Amino acid sequence: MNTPPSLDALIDAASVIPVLAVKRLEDAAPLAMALAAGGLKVIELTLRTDVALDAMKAMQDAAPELIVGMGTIRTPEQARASAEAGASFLVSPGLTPELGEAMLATGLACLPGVATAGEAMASQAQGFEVLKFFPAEPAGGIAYLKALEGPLPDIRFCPTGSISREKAPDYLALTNVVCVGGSWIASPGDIDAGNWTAITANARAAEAMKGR
Ligand SMILES: O=C(O)C(=O)C[C@H](O)[C@H](O)COP(=O)(O)O
Repeated sequence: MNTPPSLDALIDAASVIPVLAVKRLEDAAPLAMALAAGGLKVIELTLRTDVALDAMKAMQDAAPELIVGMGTIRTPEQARASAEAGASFLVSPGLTPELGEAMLATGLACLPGVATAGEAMASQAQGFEVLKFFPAEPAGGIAYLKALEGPLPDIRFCPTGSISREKAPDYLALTNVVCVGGSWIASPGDIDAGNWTAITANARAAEAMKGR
């Protein structure tokens, strides 16, 4: 197992983070290789499917250069199980005090989800430095993130939720955004159909947005 990255190393390696749901374990290895072939380094696998933890291991074995984190973490038990299974970082759609404690206790880099100024302040007070802004587009998108920057200039975000390939560069251009998440790089349809070449092309396009 690779050493998990620090939060700084994680956001340094990430630009667009593909948010993945793997339903069939046999898709995990070719998916990992397709994403790595496009040059992406950081991916988020969601805990939405029964095979998620096994799929994470299969992805790490198939493409050891990838930093594979676990997303859709909702309970302290899921945080602990994901860390024990070898997740390199943890992502949640929202945050409860109990979940925050469990996430911090893993020692892994964590991106807890928030959608409001109050949630962002509570997360920062609990010790989190970079927050997932979720669901980014329905919660107010770019205008909302710009409005948060005045009162909360020290909080950085990874917006995720309905962010298209076309909109991703506009999010990445915001000074309080360090990376964005999106399912468009490897959509459920492309994974189901085994469209690995298309996924590699999408990964390459996503990686090319880095530094914009
Ligand atoms: O599963 C989670 O933990 C979530 O928070 C939801 C995901 O971040 C979005 O589903 C990303 O998918 P798109 O909105 O299609 O880009």
